[in-house]
Amino acid sequence: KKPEHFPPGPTWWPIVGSALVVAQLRKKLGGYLYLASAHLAEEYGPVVGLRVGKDRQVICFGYDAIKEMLTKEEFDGRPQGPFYETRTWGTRKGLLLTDEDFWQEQRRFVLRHLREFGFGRRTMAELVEAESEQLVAGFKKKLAGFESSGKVMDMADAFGVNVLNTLWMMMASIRYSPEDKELKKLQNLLTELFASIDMTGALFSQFPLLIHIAPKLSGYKQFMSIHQRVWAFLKAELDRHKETFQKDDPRDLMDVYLQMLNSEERKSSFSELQLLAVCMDMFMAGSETTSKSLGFGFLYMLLYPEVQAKAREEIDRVVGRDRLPTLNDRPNMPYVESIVYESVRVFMGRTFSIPHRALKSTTLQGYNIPKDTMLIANFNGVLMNKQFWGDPEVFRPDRFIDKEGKVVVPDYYLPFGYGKHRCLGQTLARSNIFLFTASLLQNFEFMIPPGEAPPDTSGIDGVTPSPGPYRALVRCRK
Ligand code: HEM
Repeated sequence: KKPEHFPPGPTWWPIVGSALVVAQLRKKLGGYLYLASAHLAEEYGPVVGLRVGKDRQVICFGYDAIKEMLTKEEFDGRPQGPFYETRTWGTRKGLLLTDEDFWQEQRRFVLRHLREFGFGRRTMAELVEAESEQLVAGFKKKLAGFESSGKVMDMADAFGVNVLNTLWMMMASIRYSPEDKELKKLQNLLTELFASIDMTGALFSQFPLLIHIAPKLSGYKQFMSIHQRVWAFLKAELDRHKETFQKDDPRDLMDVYLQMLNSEERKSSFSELQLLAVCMDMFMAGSETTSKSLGFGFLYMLLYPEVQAKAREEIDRVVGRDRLPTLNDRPNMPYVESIVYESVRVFMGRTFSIPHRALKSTTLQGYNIPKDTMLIANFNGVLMNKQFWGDPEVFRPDRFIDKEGKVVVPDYYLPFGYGKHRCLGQTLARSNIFLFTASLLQNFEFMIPPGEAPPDTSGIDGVTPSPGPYRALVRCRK
């Protein structure tokens, strides 16, 4: 039964709730969940109440509702249920989908130590600069013999390996070559996983009975099989780390975590499984988000060559052509910095935040929200809102630059969230996107291959949207 004064929304039918209405809308709107939710917001208002199987869900679409949801402490829980437990050996672990004291203790520890191994200014600059050098070298290798005529390349995931490397270096001091089979395996697993679920969960999380009666159809079998392979990958690395671990000389996050596990100050939230879950969450949260922002950014830059030209003018003026850009150049490169903001906007404007949960019964925008309701922000309502941006479908980095030529980021720019659960990888993500974009534009030109149609911007839905496969004619700059 609908709780009293719950946010408005479609009828709740027995067992399925509003699931069929959402599924039908989604189908009608090309398979995009964020569009189905936008449609519901048009009909019912900026806060929509749903029931999907066992889950009571509230989807926030308006800016005020999203801000209240992300900043009110009563909403700082993360959802519970089989979906959130099976991914980490039957109990909720990790950073992404945990809450209360356990999560706070772990988030604090990881943030503090990542500063030593990558979030601190110097070490992060070294990591990202080394990786952008590799990225440029990789493109040059592929272009060997075709420097001036150029070569048509697949672009949608041209950055995945380098992004994973920056994460894996911080966590386990490992850098892979783009051809490495192990890395490709991990990358494919992450892509497979992200395509098979969405931010509101999966069929088996809303209808847990399906785990037993239809494990394959409900997605449970595939979900488990992907996770088992990710666990095995991480566990193999943890075993290697344990063999070479020296207690006074930590090399990376895995080592400081092992140090903590062996120390007398060890608190109950620390365990070997939790270490594996943290690594898994960093991959899940950090790799696809960053590389897809780059993927969308370069797709749009094929459609807007004038953005490339303007960026190159800035790069040549500030950096020149004799060395690669560095993070120290960033304060002098507002235009490329704005390309970063714009790339993340067009990517996150097609999806949701990570779900929250009401820790106690409370209100949101005046509506009653009972304890344990799941809350989800549809960023499309803000990042693609005409009232805020005027022309949200246009790729226009200038929107972030004021009259004095400085970067200004409005309060309603929220792709990394707000509040206590806000993204802890924002600095790394923005640094990666900045340097990868600047280094590639400094060295290469990207064009729609002659005779091919311009790439489609709608993307492919999943837990986060991917740019569809697209190709570019890449040429070394003269
Ligand atoms: C363009 C890239 C990225 C975007 C758009 C992004 C966005 C977000 C968003 C919207 C949240 C949820 C906030 C909330 O629930 O209130 C989040 C959380 C998180 N992100 Fe990111 N993220 C990105 C990159 C990264 C990277 C590179 C890392 C790791 C190094 C990372 C690690 C995390 C973690 C661990 C959380 C969970 C934080 C918590 O619940 O306390 N993210 N991110």
